[in-house]
Amino acid sequence: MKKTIKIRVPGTTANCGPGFDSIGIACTIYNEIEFTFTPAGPIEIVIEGEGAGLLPETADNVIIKAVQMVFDRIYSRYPHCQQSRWQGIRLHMNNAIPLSRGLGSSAAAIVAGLVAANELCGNNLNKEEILEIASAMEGHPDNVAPAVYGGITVSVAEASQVHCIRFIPKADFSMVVAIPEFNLSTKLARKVLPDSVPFQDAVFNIGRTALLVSSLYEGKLDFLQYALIDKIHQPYRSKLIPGMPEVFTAARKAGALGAALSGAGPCLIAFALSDLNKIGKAMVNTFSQHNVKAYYKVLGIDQEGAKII
Ligand SMILES: Nc1ncnc2c1ncn2[C@@H]1O[C@H](COP(=O)(O)OP(=O)(O)O)[C@@H](O)[C@H]1O
Ligand SMILES: N[C@@H](CCOP(=O)(O)O)C(=O)O
Repeated sequence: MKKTIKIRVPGTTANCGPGFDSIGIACTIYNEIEFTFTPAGPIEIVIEGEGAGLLPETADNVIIKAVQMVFDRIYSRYPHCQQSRWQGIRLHMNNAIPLSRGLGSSAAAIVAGLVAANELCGNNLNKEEILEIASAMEGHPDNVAPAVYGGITVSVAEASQVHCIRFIPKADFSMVVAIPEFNLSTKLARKVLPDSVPFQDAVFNIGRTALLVSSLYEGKLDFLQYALIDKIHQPYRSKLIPGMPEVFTAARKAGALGAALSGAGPCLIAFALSDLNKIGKAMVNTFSQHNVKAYYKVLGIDQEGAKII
């Protein structure tokens, strides 16, 4: 007996400037993963696209770890199910989300494993539980929440709970992502952050985060020019991404509403209504003036989140 489940999961852009560890947007860039579960057998992993030849093809792969998390949660709740535990797992990935660039590849992997295993086990866990496990695995909720729900999410983790509100903005916009051809692990990009920030910087971010959420929600996108500015993580990460402030300026000059670091970087993301290719080219050119090879993609907001296909 075997069971096959295919899932599509979006990449995400987190923080969006001031909303550090809280705000996230699901983007129209996807990994597709086919899971084949058998009661007995080895773990087999085939990877096409991003991460091929780089990601672990063993039980160390975070997708397998996520599957095991769901099995453990369900079997601790229903011990009589233990006998039917699925041992053989084959993954066939087709990945479009680049690794360690700030587009939530790890969140996508975690959420894919959790949602697929939950589907296999009859959807015993609801989306809130999936989000809680995902947030604990990822260490912060801002990428995993939009990967689960789609749209824009505002999330706060408190002990083992995640409080999350998801919405679709009243006005649509596009996101132009400049993707440098170098990796920056989120772990490293968190190491450069300080233990504390000046009170005035905290106040600066609180106001802008509130303005960001309300301007996105209401579709009052002119406010983004003020609302995307951050003082508590981007300035510290700037040294890891040559040309970051200049790329932001180039994006705005080319017509963007505003720009920010995508997640922990190194991707930089501009929010825009028009001039999308002009903005992308300006960002890539400015990166190249700082000896960073980059390309760009124009993305929209994914509204569905992780989805069985
Ligand atoms: N498709 C995938 N399958 C398994 N693990 C993945 C996958 N994508 C990413 N990961 C894991 O996530 C790590 C990258 O995470 P991270 O540094 O947080 O960057 P990102 O901003 O892309 O999430 C990879 O080194 C790998 O361990
Ligand atoms: N809030 C996190 C977001 C990391 O996003 P990623 O896509 O770079 O993994 C942070 O800024 O560290």
